[in-house]
Amino acid sequence: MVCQYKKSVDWKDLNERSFPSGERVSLAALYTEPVIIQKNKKGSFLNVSVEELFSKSNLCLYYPTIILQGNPGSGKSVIAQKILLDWASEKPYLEDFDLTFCLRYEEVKCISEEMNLIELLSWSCSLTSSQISRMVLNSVQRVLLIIDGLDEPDELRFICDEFCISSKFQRASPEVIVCSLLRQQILPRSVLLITTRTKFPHGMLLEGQQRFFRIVGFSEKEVEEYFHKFFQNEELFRKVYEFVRKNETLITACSIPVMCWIICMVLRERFCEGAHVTSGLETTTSIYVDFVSTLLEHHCQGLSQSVLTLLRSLGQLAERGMLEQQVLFDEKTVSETMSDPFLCKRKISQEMMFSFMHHSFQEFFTALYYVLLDEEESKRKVRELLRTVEKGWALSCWSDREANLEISKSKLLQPVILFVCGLCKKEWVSSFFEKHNMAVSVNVETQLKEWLNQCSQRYQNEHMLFILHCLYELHEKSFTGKVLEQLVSMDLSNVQLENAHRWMLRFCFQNCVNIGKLRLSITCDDLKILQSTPYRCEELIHQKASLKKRTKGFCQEIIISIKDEDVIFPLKNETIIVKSAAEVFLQDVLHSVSGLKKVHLQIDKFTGRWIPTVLSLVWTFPSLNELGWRKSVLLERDMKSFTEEDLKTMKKENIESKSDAELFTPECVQQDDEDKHKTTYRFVCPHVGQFRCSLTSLVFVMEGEGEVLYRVVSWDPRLFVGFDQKMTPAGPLYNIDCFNGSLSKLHLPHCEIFSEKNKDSLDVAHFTCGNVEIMKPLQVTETHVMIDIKGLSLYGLLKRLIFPPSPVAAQVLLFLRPIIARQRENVLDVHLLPLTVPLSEVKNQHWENTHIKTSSKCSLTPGSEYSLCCQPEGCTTEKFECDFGPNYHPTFEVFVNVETDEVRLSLLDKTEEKEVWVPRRILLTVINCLYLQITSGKDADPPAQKRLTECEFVKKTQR
Ligand SMILES: Nc1ncnc2c1ncn2[C@@H]1O[C@H](COP(=O)(O)OP(=O)(O)OP(=O)(O)O)[C@@H](O)[C@H]1O
Repeated sequence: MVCQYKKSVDWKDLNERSFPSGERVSLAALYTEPVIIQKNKKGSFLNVSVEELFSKSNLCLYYPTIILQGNPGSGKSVIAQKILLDWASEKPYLEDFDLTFCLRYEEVKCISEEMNLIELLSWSCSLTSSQISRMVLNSVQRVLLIIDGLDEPDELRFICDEFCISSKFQRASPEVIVCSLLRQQILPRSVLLITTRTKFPHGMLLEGQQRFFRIVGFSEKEVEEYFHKFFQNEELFRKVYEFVRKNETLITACSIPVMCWIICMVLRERFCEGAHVTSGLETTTSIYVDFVSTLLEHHCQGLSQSVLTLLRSLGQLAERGMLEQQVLFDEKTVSETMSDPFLCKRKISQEMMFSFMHHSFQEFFTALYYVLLDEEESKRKVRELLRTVEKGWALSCWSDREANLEISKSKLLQPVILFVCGLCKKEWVSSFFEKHNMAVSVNVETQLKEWLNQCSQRYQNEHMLFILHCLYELHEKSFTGKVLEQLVSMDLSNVQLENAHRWMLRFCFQNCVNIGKLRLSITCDDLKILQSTPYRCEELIHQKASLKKRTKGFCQEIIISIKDEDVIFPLKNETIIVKSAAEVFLQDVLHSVSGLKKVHLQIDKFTGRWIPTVLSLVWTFPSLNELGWRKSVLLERDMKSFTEEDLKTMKKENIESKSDAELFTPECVQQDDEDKHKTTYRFVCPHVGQFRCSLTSLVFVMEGEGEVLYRVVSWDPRLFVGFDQKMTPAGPLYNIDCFNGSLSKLHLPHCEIFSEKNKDSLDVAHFTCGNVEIMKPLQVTETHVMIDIKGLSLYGLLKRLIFPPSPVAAQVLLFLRPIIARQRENVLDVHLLPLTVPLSEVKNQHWENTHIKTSSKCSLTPGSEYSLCCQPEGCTTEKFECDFGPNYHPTFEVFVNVETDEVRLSLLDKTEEKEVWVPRRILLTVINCLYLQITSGKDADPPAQKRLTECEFVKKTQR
């Protein structure tokens, strides 16, 4: 029986679902082993072969559950089938297994009736239930069970929580059977191999040990091998491969196996016909458009309907499937004309089912359908699409079943947005549309751009990579620049960059003159691709250099910090490997930095080994005038190894030209007893110029030396009586005094987010001796309102209330209250405040609390309701009032059990159900230190004592 089963296993099934019928090449002939990696304990990655997935655990002769994760189209199903085939052809690495089955989860989900495990296995292969029953009943049999495409394990979690079965003969829905297999409640001795798209497979609630692998796709070597197999003719292969190798985008796209196949199909037609090789194969969408166009040209001759009708019906089918999370369609839903070449047939349990060649085509056809509808309908569908995706994002910190459904729907639909973006890039898709007399609705482009603009502000970290990807597909330089320019910071350090990301990032950064702060996690190879990018960003590039040698995994963390034109490049160990990373760094990054002035090499000890590096820096950068390591500039005694000439270059004068306001931090003077937690700021101005206060953002334009004293005072509502228009404070009210000098202009910071409508809504109120003067600003910039100073006293911004409230730039500030003995809960105060309220003010007033640093910026609408959601504690709702002090009361109080080290906080706009401050992890460990002191008092051991003295909060209490 087993022999008969082994003989029945082949590529046929997978072939049929991956290629249009009549295709000349098959998967068997094309199979190329992809790159698979495993993270080792030191955090570096090792390449492993398919065979090595099955190496036994060191400690016992036992296989843990194997989890193979990979992006869509990376070849997970192909590997699953390959393993089944290897077992059937009795490859030694699988000889421990008497039986192997492969359950494809997308097919399992289609079964509506209840069955038992034996029936389910029989359904997936050529054996009958009674044959399987006889084999599996024999308990000495070792079974390898592959579950392919468990992409949304969270779905299963809810099923697992409710049902599970414990016998292989018990009937249940197939999903329940899969859950019970994962939990090893049935077939506990079997070994599981699970393939999944999800990066967080922990949701599968697996039992026992697990080992994680990631399928990366093809490296350049495998792409070449694949092309060789595809274009069997040597001459044709050389021609096509050369063309692809020179085209950076195409060769990068080929690292995803499914794209490799599509590109080969497209190029085969072009090169075989000797036709002009298409330019514009730049974005994923343009490659898909070309592919569909090729199929239409070569496989759809003599259509009985127009191409537009065909594409619309395919699109409608694709869309329905996307919304109902369905990838298999029965014969009734698929009309004859639609089927070939766009859909593939597969027989599932006696029934003929259809699917798109790959899920990505279903996403593409959905997008195509949206842009081919008439204007109104198209607008409505795209609006709904964007809303659904954003709703999923907003719910991402919820964990109930309903939220989970929304989240997975949102994840599934995201790629459709990318394709819609790509279809808006008219230059590249126009010939296809023109040829078939079709047009993309203009509205769609405007709609998408508005959405991307908003989202880039709202989701600066979590969904930024997706937004950048959308910008890449849109491929419009000026729009990309505009969107990114408004970004204050972007944190992509959690993202492990893949090939496709690098080109996308390069395109985005090349078109953005100035990104405020950027955090990235990159390798040496990334540096080459990102090229000119790093010097454009002000803050941090986080580089992980890894050696790809298999035997010697190595990962050294290097931090390069780039601010203005200063580069800080710390190296932890002075090893050869690090030096080679340093060389790569020098070659690839510093060369792209023009006018480099300072370099700090953060090396532990400066020895002669560093001299060549230092000299090469000095020679390469004539503009360099400071070179140092750690915090000190090169010391004379260390310089004796340099020639006079070198020293001269190194000691060049530092000429700095500064046109912007000089930043200063004022002295904070506590006020008298009554108001002792209110601060007066003192600035002693050294010379004529513009000076910006780092705490309040006020800018003083000074005519010469002098002393400026200023503080925040309260707005008195009576002051507004008698105004002909309704006015409201739009910033803190400052009492400003200047002694022994002259202050000629004042720039007050504002928090308005301007639109065409509210552009002129700001005025400045000047209060003196009980009188109010309303002053028209000299100029209003994105951040400040400038006025001429007449006399000193109280100045504050006012806003005319002509329009309904619009969002203002705001901040979320977090403070932990001190904990007292036996208290079982921490109290976290959350303040929602306009961005112009100085943090120093709030800190001073709540001096007894510990400020928890987090990225605090967001935009909030005065008068609107917001829900603060704290995981695991729950949500509360409050109204956001534009409070400009000087008294600041917390908007929310969150009570958290002292045992909890970390919470996840997010802020949701109650009316629009949108996240305005995406979830952040908040660590409560400072307070835990204090808790230790209270419970164990003086008995705390020395390390604990040390931690306690370091704890900022404890210092305050001691004081
Ligand atoms: N190792 C491989 N050798 C040759 N071709 C491959 C290989 N892996 C994938 N392909 C090509 O890519 C296509 C998609 O692969 P596959 O269906 O295995 O991806 P997947 O990771 O399971 O994707 P998804 O998560 O979207 O289901 C295949 O139909 C095949 O054409």
